[in-house]
Amino acid sequence: MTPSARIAAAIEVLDRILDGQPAEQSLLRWSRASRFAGSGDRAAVRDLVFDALRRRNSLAAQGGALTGRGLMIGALRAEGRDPAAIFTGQGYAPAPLLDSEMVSEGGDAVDLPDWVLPYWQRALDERAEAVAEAMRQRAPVWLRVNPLRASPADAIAALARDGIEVRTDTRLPTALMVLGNERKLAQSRAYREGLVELQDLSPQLACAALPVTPGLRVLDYCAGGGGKALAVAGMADGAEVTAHDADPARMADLPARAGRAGARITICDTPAGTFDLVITDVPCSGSGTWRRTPDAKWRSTREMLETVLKAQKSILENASDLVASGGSLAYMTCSLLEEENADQVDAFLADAPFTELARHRWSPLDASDGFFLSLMQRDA
Ligand SMILES: C[S@@+](CC[C@H](N)C(=O)[O-])C[C@H]1O[C@@H](n2cnc3c(N)ncnc32)[C@H](O)[C@@H]1O
Repeated sequence: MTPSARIAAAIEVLDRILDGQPAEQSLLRWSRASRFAGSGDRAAVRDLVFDALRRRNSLAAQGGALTGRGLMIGALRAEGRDPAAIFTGQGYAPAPLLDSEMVSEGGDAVDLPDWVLPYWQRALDERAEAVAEAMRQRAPVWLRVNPLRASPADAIAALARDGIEVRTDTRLPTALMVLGNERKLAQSRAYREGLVELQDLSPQLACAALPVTPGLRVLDYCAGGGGKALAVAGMADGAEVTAHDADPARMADLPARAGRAGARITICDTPAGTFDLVITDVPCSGSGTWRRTPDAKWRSTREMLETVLKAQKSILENASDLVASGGSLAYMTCSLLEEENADQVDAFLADAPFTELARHRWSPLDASDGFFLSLMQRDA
């Protein structure tokens, strides 16, 4: 008998014992009905059964049920073996594990999906647990003061008049953290008249790290709702900002947002020619923003990660063709995972005529959302 078949036999015997039959009688009944079992098999099944009975309750706890299957699943786990390798349903092996018989590989303890744990650990190392803990908390609301409409002092005063208290951040005068009355924001004068925009601190820090000067030709290649395009348009009067997205419907609100902000942004379906700065705020796992979108955290899968990795690679390659000689390419994600961040950039730089000027990573431990920026320059 194979090891799996012996375990299947032990399950059958244990189920009878749990139904009230004495152990010896139950083993005898099984061996009489199993003429194919040699003396070695009979001894092995007997050991499995008695070992399981000695540790019945702890194994049942590890196996998830006080049944023959539960005890054998628990026994394998107690030995540090993966029950799925034995419970295959092949030949005489027990039927494959049910979802209810699976246990978390550790993700439950930190409220992360199991699939992400190795990626999370690799990216964050000794900060892995602290960042996972941060992802269990409610995210703060950050505002970006729009310099085209107001100074930070004016924006703070306008917000205060509507009962919204904020605090400033030493790293960026235009970043304000809302301390209370967030629900009043949408109706506040400061928001309705474009003095402030909703934008997390980390992407604000990323945009502030971009080399934006008056007259610069900027392309936001993955513009979506336009958060980065609007931030850049506010950084230097006269920067010529063009917004593009593979799904133009995602930019539907951008003209109204730009109007409110007093920003000039050109929307373009097929960007051509070259730009001084191309921003690729690529689709990603969103793992850096999971405290804002906890539903996305639980929906995420390894397959989804594989899909976005492919998209990121092709976006980076295609967008880089639009960077002028000596111009800049900014690669951004709201992910914490190295596969989407450093690995993508390193793979790109291995072949492309670009040099990396700066690389930044932000997490809730040092800023707000998890965010990544690589700023590269096309070789002249
Ligand atoms: C992270 S979101 C951008 C968020 C946006 N920059 C903002 O600040 O609001 C990524 C965007 O990339 C777009 N996208 C996906 N594939 C693309 C591609 N191949 N080329 C250009 N944009 C793409 C998506 O439609 C999505 O709007």
